[in-house]
Amino acid sequence: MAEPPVIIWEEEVKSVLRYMDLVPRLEDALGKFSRRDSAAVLQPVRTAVPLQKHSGFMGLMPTYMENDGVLSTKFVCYYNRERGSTLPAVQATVVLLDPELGNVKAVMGGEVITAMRTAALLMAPGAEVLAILGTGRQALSHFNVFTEMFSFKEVRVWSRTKEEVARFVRSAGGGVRGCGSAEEAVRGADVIVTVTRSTEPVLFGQWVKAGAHVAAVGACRPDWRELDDVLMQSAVVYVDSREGALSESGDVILSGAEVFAELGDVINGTKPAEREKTTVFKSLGMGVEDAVSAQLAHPGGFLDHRLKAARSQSRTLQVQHGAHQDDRHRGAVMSDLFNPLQQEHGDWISVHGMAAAFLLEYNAIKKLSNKPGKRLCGSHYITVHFLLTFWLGAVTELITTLTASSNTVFRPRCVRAEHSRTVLRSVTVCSRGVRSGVGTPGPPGPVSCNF
Ligand SMILES: NC(=O)C1=CN([C@@H]2O[C@H](COP(=O)(O)OP(=O)(O)OC[C@H]3O[C@@H](n4cnc5c(N)ncnc54)[C@H](O)[C@@H]3O)[C@@H](O)[C@H]2O)C=CC1
Ligand SMILES: O=C(O)C1=NCCCC1
Repeated sequence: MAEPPVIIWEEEVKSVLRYMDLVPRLEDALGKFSRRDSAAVLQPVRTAVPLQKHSGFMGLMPTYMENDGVLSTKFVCYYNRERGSTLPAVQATVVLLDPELGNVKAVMGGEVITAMRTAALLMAPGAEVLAILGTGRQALSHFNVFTEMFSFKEVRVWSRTKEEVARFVRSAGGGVRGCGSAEEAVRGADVIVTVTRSTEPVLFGQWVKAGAHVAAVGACRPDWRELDDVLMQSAVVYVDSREGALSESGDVILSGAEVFAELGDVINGTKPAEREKTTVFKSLGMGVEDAVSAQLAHPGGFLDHRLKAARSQSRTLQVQHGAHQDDRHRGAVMSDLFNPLQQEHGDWISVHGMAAAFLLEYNAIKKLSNKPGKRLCGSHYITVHFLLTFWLGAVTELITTLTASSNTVFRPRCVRAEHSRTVLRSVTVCSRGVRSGVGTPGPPGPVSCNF
């Protein structure tokens, strides 16, 4: 009999998923997808069921990763809300199934997954001015990732109303300039993120600086636009999925622009990142991104320890429910700070670390004991034993773990451990004086960051 499905609430997903775990998996998944190896990733183009009465659609995003034993689907409902509505535009649920039995293993909130996996795909090393068009949920997750990853000299934001812009500037905690027009925001910007619900172009090629990178996240239907023809036809266009873009993206279809490459092609090294040219990454979102995110966060997954911790703290979280979101975010950053190494085979690493420590201790004690008149016994022995075991143990375990998680020939094949760079990242965030709103520390490195 199959186990009943586990429900993982949005708050739990939020406290479990971190960019440092997500980014390498997204990179891997995108690379696999673009190789079109059906045993690696099977992902049909999203099916969209119109919800005409409610100005929306339900997207079904199934994915099967046979080699990895991952079967999932995301249900995502998108609504073009009335101006001033406080209801979310996107509601999502990810379902993980057992590929052999077909039963549902887990049902999890899909909004944090959607926000994180979308924002994680967009990078821009060396850029100085970031412009964001739109001030909703995706705008915030993109702002968080970009500003945690890169040292922008200036961040500008524009949206349809002054109130929305003011709210975003407040929630970003300063360091962001609100703009009165889209043109004002994007003129001279190195990176432009379009995250609106517009169905008409909001970004025009004539405003865009040559060599800029545009991350176009909205306009996910074949007759919707965010970018104009001039931009689409003059830029080098990257997409997440060619089939997806050619059936869903109004910006691609209606402009007749040529798709140069998928992000996965760049990751695989089969297509270059044309850094000197004006580039557009047209993002539509892929089921495989949700699949690897859900696989990470589900019980028994790589982050099971965090899920358990989140569940045991859920009572405390409920008590803190009224606390400001940023406070909880800082808490998440701090706990990551004190847990700087991610290990999947921690026991293996510990055994080797401790063995090395005992070997060193044995030699040290032997040396000390061999000195005339310095035989160790009683409390001296205990002191030396404690000091050596504790410090040597800690140091050697650290070295062993760092070696195990390094991408060098010293990394044992059976170990999957990863560095966290959160210590450094937190320092960077603080020194820039930019505060994050979404409860997720920044990514360790770029997925597609070759732009
Ligand atoms: N590529 C992907 O993987 C994903 C794409 N999306 C897309 O990202 C976009 C933003 O999503 P959310 O941030 O969740 O929505 P949201 O509703 O939270 O924010 C939308 C923003 O767009 C602005 N806006 C709405 N209509 C506009 C118009 N006609 N002109 C200019 N601005 C307008 C709103 O004022 C708001 O600032 C949507 O188009 C959504 O479909 C969302 C999730 C994943
Ligand atoms: O990939 C997703 O998830 C979405 N893409 C387009 C808009 C709705 C959500």
